[in-house]
Amino acid sequence: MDRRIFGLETEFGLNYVPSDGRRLTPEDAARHLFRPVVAWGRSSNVFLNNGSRLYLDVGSHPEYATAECDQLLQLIAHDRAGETVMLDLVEQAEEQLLEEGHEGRLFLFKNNVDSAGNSYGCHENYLIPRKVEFKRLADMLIPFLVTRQLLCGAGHLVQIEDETKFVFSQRADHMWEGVSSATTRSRPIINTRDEPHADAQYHRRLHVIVGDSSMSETTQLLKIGATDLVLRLIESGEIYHDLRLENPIRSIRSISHAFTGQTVVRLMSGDEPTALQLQWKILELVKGFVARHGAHHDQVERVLELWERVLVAVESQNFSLIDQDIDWAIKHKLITGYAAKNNLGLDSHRIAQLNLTYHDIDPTRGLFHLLRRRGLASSVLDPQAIADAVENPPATTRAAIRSKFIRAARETGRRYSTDWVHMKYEEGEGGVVLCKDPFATTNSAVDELIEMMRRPV
Ligand SMILES: Nc1ncnc2c1ncn2[C@@H]1O[C@H](COP(=O)(O)OP(=O)(O)OP(=O)(O)O)[C@@H](O)[C@H]1O
Ligand SMILES: [Mg+2]
Repeated sequence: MDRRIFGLETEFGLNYVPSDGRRLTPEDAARHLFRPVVAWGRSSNVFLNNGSRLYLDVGSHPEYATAECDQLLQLIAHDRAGETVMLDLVEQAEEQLLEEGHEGRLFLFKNNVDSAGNSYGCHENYLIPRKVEFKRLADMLIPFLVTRQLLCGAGHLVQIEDETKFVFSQRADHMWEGVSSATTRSRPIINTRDEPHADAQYHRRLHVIVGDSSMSETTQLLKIGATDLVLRLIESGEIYHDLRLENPIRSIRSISHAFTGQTVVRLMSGDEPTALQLQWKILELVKGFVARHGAHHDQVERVLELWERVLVAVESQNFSLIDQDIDWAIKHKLITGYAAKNNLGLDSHRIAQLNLTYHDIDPTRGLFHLLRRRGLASSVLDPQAIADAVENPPATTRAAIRSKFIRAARETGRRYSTDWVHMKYEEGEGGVVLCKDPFATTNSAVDELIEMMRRPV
C-alpha cells in the first residue's frame, strides 16, 4: 500500500493534587476537565475542528484520537496537537475549580500505567488491504511487535522479586494475548475488531494496542515508521521467514524485564534467537525490501538509520548512541544519573516520581520537556507544525471534509453529528452522507449539506 491512513489514539493519566486538602475523585477531576468540551459540543465525545476525536469514556482517562493522517510527520504533529488541546483544558479546569473554591493542580501524563497499577493505552491504527490474509499478517507482525519495545519502549520501573528494576516497556506487563477482539478485558497485542472506517470490501483497519505512548517525537517516528515498513513488507507477499513465537506474552515480558536485548525467544520453528537477533533479522528483511522497491517517503532513510543505531546501542550496551532519541534511553539516563548523584536506590520514592514526571505533558513541569529545552532530547517537528495541527485538519485525508462540515455547522449554529465516516445534518430536510474513502479530501454530497445549512430553514 503506497499511501496509508494512520491514526493514533492516546489515553492520558490524570491526577488532581489539592493544595487546600480537598480531594477530588479521578472521575470528578475528569468531569471538570471536560466541562468546556461538553459546553462546546453538548457531549463528552466530540470531533474537533482539526478532525480529531476527543472523548471521555467511563472512568477517568481522557482520550485524544488524531484525525486520519497519511504522512509520518503529519501524524506526529497531530498527536502532539492532542497534548496542546489537553493542556488548554487543564488551564480552564484549574481556573474553574479555583472559582469554586478548590485550590490545586491538575496533572496529565502521557504514560501507560497509573500509581494503582491500571494500564491505559496508546493505540495505533493502520489502514491495510483486505486481501492480505489477516492470520498471516498477524503471524508475521507479532514477532516484530513483541521485540519492538527495544526500539520504542517508554522505559519503566517494575518490582521483580523484591527488586525494583528498570525495564524497556510500560505496556509489556499488561498484555495478555496475541490477537483478540477485546481491548480491556483481555488485552491483546493486535485487536481484531473489524471496524475499517473505510470500504470494508477493500480495506481493514489494523488496531495495534501493544505500544507504549511516546513523549519523544523521534521515538514516535521510529515506532510508526518501522511498523509501516514491516507492514509494507508483509503486504508485498514476498518471502518472509517464519518467525512465529511460541509464547508471545511470555516473551514480551521477559524481554522487557531483562533489559538487555539478549533474552532468548523460542520460535514455533524450534529456533531460539535473542530479541536482538530477531530485530536484526527483520531490519535486514526491511532493508532488502527498500533496496528493491525504493523508499516510499522522505523519512524512510531516517527511520532505517535510527532503527539500526538503536540495535547497535542495545547490542554494545552503549546507550549514549540513542539517549537523546529513544524514550527508554532518555529516561534511563535521567533516572540512573539522578540515583547515582543522590545515592538512591531505584525503589526510592523520588525515583518513582521521576519515572512519572517524565511523562507530565506540561511543558514547564514535565521532565521530558525540560530535557528537550536543555538540548538533551531531540525532536523532529517544527513547533509551528503542532500549532497548525491544533487548528487545521490534515489537508490530504477525509479529515478535511469532516473539518469543513463541522466548521460550517458551528458557524451556522445548525444541529449536526459526525463520526469517522458519517456527516449528518439533523435539521430541516437534513441528511446524512457516508464518506467511505479516507483518502478523499472533498465530497460533493457533504458540500450540498453545507449549502443546505446556509439556507434559512
Ligand atoms: N480507515 C482508517 N484506517 C486507519 N485508521 C483510521 C481510519 N479511519 C479512522 N482512523 C483512525 O482510527 C482512530 C480511531 O479512533 P477511535 O478512538 O474512534 O477508535 P476505536 O477503534 O473506536 O476505539 P475505541 O473507541 O475503543 O477507543 C483515529 O485515530 C482515526 O484517525
Ligand atoms: Mg479510541
